[in-house]
Amino acid sequence: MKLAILYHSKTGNTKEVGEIIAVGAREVTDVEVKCMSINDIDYEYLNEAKTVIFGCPTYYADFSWQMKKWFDESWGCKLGGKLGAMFATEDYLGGGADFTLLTLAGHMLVKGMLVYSGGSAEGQPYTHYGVVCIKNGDSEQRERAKIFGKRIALKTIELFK
Ligand SMILES: Cc1cc2nc3c(=O)[nH]c(=O)nc-3n(C[C@H](O)[C@H](O)[C@H](O)COP(=O)(O)O)c2cc1C
Repeated sequence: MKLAILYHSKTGNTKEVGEIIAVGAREVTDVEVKCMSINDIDYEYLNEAKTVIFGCPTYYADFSWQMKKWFDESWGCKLGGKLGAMFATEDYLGGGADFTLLTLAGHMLVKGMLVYSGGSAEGQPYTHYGVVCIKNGDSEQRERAKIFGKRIALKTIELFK
């Protein structure tokens, strides 16, 4: 079962966090994972994926314009009915990453995705709207990102197998 991670990253933090999420997701048997920049997407893989996890940096307490542009232009991409989850990076605590996650969620809902974060339902560590890392994350944030990847992969199996 295919899981895609799609990120926008200019200076590498969000890419790195996406790759950590991928490590966690790959721990789940029967889940194949591809982590891709929005500038280099394997669209065949993306269309076949059951799950897409989106990630981007926080720009002025919102999601990056590059990610917005991708959503605005992604008409040919089949996102409806797929499971979706989000992650974001920011430079400092309170920099607006929660808003980045919620804006991402809004766009995913418009595309008809089933948006899931694990929230507090999966216990500790809590991932209320998704994963947030300050830059590329300290060890605790990176561990949370890995666990998040595994949880989303397990949910993929639960929903689609
Ligand atoms: C135009 C711009 C606006 C930014 N605005 C914020 C912000 O509002 N809050 C914040 O915490 N970080 C802000 N940042 C920092 C980035 O969110 C942060 O460095 C992020 O991890 C960069 O991701 P990347 O390395 O994947 O490109 C901004 C960076 C840029 C370039």
